[in-house]
Amino acid sequence: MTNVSETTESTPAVAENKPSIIVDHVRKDFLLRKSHSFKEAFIGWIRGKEVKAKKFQALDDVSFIINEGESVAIMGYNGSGKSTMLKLISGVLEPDAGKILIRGRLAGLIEVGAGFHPELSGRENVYLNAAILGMQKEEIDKRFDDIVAFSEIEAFIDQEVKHYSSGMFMRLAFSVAIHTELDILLVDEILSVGDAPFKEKCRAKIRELAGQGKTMVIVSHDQRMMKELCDRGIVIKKGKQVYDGPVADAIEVMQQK
Ligand SMILES: Nc1ncnc2c1ncn2[C@@H]1O[C@H](COP(=O)(O)OP(=O)(O)OP(=O)(O)O)[C@@H](O)[C@H]1O
Repeated sequence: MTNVSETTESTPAVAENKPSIIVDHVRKDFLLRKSHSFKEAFIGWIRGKEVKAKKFQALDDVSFIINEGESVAIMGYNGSGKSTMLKLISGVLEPDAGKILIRGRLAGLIEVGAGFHPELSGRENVYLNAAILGMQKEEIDKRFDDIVAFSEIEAFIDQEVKHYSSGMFMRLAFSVAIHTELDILLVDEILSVGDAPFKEKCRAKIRELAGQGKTMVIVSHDQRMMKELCDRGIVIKKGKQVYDGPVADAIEVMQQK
């Protein structure tokens, strides 16, 4: 990933809008493996044949610019490539073609709990994850109580997270991410996991962060939430970007066959 500041000179049209995220002609391929029995694989290996895999284009020539302070929903049906897009923006995946440019500190609520170590306690995981997200120990010490209070799992904070329910996991991961110093927040379906009161609390927090001028990219199937939190929607169908514009229109486009 490249820092935007190195490249804005070559993109004068967007310079005055202060882009946070530039996605420039991005393609992402995955390999679809054919399943082989151990015997088939062994015979193939003896004969010197490669195990064949078909290439599958999960994202095909996707381009957009998200400016500082914008809240954008990425929408599409199952398997359209939304999460892949977020993983590319977050740097978890690398594009096979094109460029992704990011300006600012980025926190991702993607694959929640992925950075959590099951054998460590909630407390230890808060420190571990906050450090991964770029916080210094003193900073984490200062925010620790707020992080735990937001998650509402005070009584279990010294328990190993392998004993947490998926909701408890998600609460703590969400809480750590939103208490870091961030400019860009990526949110992938996280709000569909929590119970109703926690969901509302998360929505309020996201609204608050948007109000502070943070850049948001949200992947969700919840139309109400997308309308409420985002002004703009980008629709992806089978890996191709088919619409970029006002969120209400994007929802209509998504629903068209
Ligand atoms: N690591 C991977 N290896 C192979 N294929 C993958 C991988 N990750 C995603 N895919 C494929 O890429 C396509 C897009 O997946 P992605 O998770 O981005 O979809 P999505 O739009 O987020 O779907 P959903 O709404 O179901 O979460 C799917 O066909 C999926 O099977």
